[in-house]
Amino acid sequence: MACREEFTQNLIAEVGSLSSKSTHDSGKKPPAMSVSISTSLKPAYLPSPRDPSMFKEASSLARFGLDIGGTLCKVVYFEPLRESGIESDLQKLRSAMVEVEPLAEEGFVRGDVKKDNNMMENAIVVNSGSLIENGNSECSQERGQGSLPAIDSGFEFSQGTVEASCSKEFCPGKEKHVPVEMAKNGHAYEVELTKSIDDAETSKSEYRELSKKEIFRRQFNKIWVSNHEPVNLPGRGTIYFKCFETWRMEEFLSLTKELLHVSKDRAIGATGGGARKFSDRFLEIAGFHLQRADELRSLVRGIDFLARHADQESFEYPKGPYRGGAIQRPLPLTETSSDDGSSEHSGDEKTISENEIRCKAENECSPSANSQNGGTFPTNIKSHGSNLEQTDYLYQISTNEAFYPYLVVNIGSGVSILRVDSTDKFERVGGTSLGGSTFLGLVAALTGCNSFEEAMHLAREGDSTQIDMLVGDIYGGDYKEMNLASTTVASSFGKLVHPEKRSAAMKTPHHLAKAALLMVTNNIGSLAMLHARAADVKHVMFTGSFLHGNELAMRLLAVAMDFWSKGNMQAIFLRHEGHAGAVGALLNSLHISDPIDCLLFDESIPTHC
Ligand SMILES: Nc1ncnc2c1ncn2[C@@H]1O[C@H](COP(=O)(O)OP(=O)(O)OP(=O)(O)O)[C@@H](O)[C@H]1O
Ligand SMILES: CC(C)(CO)[C@@H](O)C(=O)NCCC(=O)O
Repeated sequence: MACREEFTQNLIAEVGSLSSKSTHDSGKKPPAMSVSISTSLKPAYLPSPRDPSMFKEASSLARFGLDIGGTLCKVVYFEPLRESGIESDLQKLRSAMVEVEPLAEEGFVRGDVKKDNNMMENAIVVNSGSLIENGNSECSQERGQGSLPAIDSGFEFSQGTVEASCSKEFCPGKEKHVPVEMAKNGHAYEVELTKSIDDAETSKSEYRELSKKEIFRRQFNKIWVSNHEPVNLPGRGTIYFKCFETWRMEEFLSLTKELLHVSKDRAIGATGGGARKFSDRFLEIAGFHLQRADELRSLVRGIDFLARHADQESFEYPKGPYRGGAIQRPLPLTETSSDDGSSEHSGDEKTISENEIRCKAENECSPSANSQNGGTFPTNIKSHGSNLEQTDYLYQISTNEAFYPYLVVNIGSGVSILRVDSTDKFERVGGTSLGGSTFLGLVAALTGCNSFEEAMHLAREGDSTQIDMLVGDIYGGDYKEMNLASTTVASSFGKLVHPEKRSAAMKTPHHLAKAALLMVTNNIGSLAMLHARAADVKHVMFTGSFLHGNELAMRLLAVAMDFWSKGNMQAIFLRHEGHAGAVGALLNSLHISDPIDCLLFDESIPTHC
């Protein structure tokens, strides 16, 4: 798995190489990122190893896609595969890194950076946008445990110069200096810094400049928040996935300006509302254009690409004997509940006893149910862990023709619901403002938690029945005539109308978080079901970063779809749940009419690629 350090280095190195290339090549035709396929119907965006000239042209190009949403900015980065005899600048730098590794392992540069991403936290305090020295004029780090290179004065970022200090103890006898030009990108910087440890000729001012780069680079590393595995595209390269909180956009742009010198004739593929909102700021601050694409079109394109080409990208939860098992089922059908025989809950479901209700990968399913739109939705499933590897079922879906039409329910800040008829034909059929940021905003306001991870952590431990008003709270038992079990949620957060229960609840943040999670998820599940019926689809693809590490929500949605469709509908999820839009933006920026087939370009693929 690529760590955040590595991702940033790739990013810096690749754009850095872009920058230097474009400077040297000024006046020449810009290379493949802006090459149109009208001149070549070959897969310029993911070059075939069988076409060395194309690979050469494309290999030094950065390939980024941004999806700038209301809450998160998703970034994807494609790194082409190394080809014999044709090396990208990035790969050359990588090779150089390998050569200097022994030095690094002695604990001075590269090894330190890899071992401790947070090392700067110990040396620098970020204060109102400026970096200042932490403590007096001495580094508090030990060599080999994340020490900064030896320098002898304080940090001063806000003044436009950065200086660092270190005690003699950690400055082994002499200052080490690196020429400024060597800091053009992250890899070059580290390689050359390592190499130049004995270069006593370099001036102090150059050294200061270098330190500034390093500080920017490490700050840049800290803004990423997600943790997604890269996708390997055999024979082509690797896609990396990262994201940061959109409210940090100005910081991102400032750091980008310092670190990524993208020339003005460049554009990076971007989508999401922020691609429009921040368009001018990208140009003003970072100095490059955004090549905008519609967010939902990008989403559909990205889903299609990932589901087809990323190994084990899409998955569903189990059916079979567990059908309905993770759901708190409504009352067992009796004569009273279905006088006219018209109830949906008939047939084999009758035969499933409470004891048979199990969650295969969960230790416990607590009984509770929620009735919405004529259906009872699952509630209060306890999840033990958010790692998808712990899920029961993971398999590859081939998005072939039989898969269409399908519904996309994208749970971002808000929720968009689309009916997709083919790769490039879709319609937004609905949406709701009760989405991922409703959950996060409410939980943050109610509990004081500071991040999505914290909110999820709380929710996993909570019991929503302490917060929600259940049918049993109103009826004193089941509402048999309408087939509503006493454990059905009658009103989310309804118990808080009672002053004492409210004040007790405010001391149980985990119960509040769980209730918020169920409220939002069940509402989305309910809408998804209605739209799936109206659109007459069998497959419902749930995407969006709300589902990141959110097994609880995914299970709720999966079981709800399965149960209420009597097994006729399938809830499907993506491992890179929130990044499909960014992948779509990346593909869009490459001007390829049919990137999916082109990806697989070889002799067996028809000539239109
Ligand atoms: N590290 C995180 N920080 C903040 N929110 C997160 C994080 N991880 C997951 N989330 C969840 O993901 C949601 C945002 O999802 P996503 O990135 O798909 O939407 P968006 O693109 O920002 O929003 P929109 O598409 O509506 O503009 C948040 O509201 C939150 O519920
Ligand atoms: C506004 C968007 C499309 C931005 O991604 C999304 O947040 C959304 O679909 N919100 C829900 C809007 C609605 O109520 O339909």
